[in-house]
Amino acid sequence: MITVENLTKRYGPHAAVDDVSFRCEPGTVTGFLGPNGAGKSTTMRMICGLTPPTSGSATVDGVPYRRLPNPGRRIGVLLDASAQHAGRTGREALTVAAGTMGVDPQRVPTMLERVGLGPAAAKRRVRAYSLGMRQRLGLAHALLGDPRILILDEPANGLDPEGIFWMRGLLRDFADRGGTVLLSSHLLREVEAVADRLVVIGGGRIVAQGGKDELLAGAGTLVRARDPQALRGALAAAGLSVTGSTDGGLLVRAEAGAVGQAAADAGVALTELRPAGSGGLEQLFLTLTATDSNQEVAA
Ligand SMILES: Nc1ncnc2c1ncn2[C@@H]1O[C@H](COP(=O)(O)OP(=O)(O)OP(=O)(O)O)[C@@H](O)[C@H]1O
Repeated sequence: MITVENLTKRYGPHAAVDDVSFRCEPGTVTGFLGPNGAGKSTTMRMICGLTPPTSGSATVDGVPYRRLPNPGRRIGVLLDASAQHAGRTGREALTVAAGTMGVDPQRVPTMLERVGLGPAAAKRRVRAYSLGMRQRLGLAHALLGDPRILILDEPANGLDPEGIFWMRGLLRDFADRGGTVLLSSHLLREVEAVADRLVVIGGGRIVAQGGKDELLAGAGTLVRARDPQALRGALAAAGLSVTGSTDGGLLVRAEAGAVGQAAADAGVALTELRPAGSGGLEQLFLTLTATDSNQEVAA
């Protein structure tokens, strides 16, 4: 279990992370979503004891990361795949890590195979690895101590579509066996495909969190009319707020019934009316982040 309570990080007057609280439970994948600069990496670095918080706390199974006796056996961390020793081979890098963690070095080849780095790749120096290979090695490192918790910052960066598919399967399996996963991404579809829960952050603050299905169901209504201006007028007259737009359709923060009624009252003919959740996480994400920064998207 990861518990984050009222975590705040200020750099001068700027709050990179502002009063953030959430929990990641065993058996679940939590998607940590947000645009560039939202505060995802800073939050993860605070959980892992790499950045001291200005205020608030983060614990792993009830203990601050820095007080865990052998953290690699409890929690696997992949924050920056590029930050690996470039002069070592993949196998050497993992063997050193195994020594530090007190893990049987026999586990090293097994882990390399598990992440798709075969014997030839294992013998190459990390400096010759592609970003995708570094991500795979970073994941092997995170899994090496057989932890029950994983924290991964943008692990799909550099992976090809097959690699992303493979990683999703690995994380799903890890969680289905009772593990806890916190996974950050700005690539919405990636998280939508694997997460059970979502924590959405924008401008350092949490703008939404909850079960993925529940959040998608609450994403509002998508409505389209031949005359979009008349539709906007009808919605405004009914006090319904437009939170986004897509291909001429409007996203409205209200139930479909209320939106249809507003259009009918104003005599506006609709060409489409449906829950926006089926439009996927992307629309939800855009809506939430746009709302957070008070930038209403114009049609
Ligand atoms: N060491 C630092 N000094 C000053 N500002 C920082 C520092 N680290 C992060 N920030 C600022 O904090 C904010 C959050 O950055 P962070 O890297 O946590 O975002 P992110 O959500 O991980 O973004 P990305 O997806 O681009 O990695 C940004 O405005 C960033 O410029």
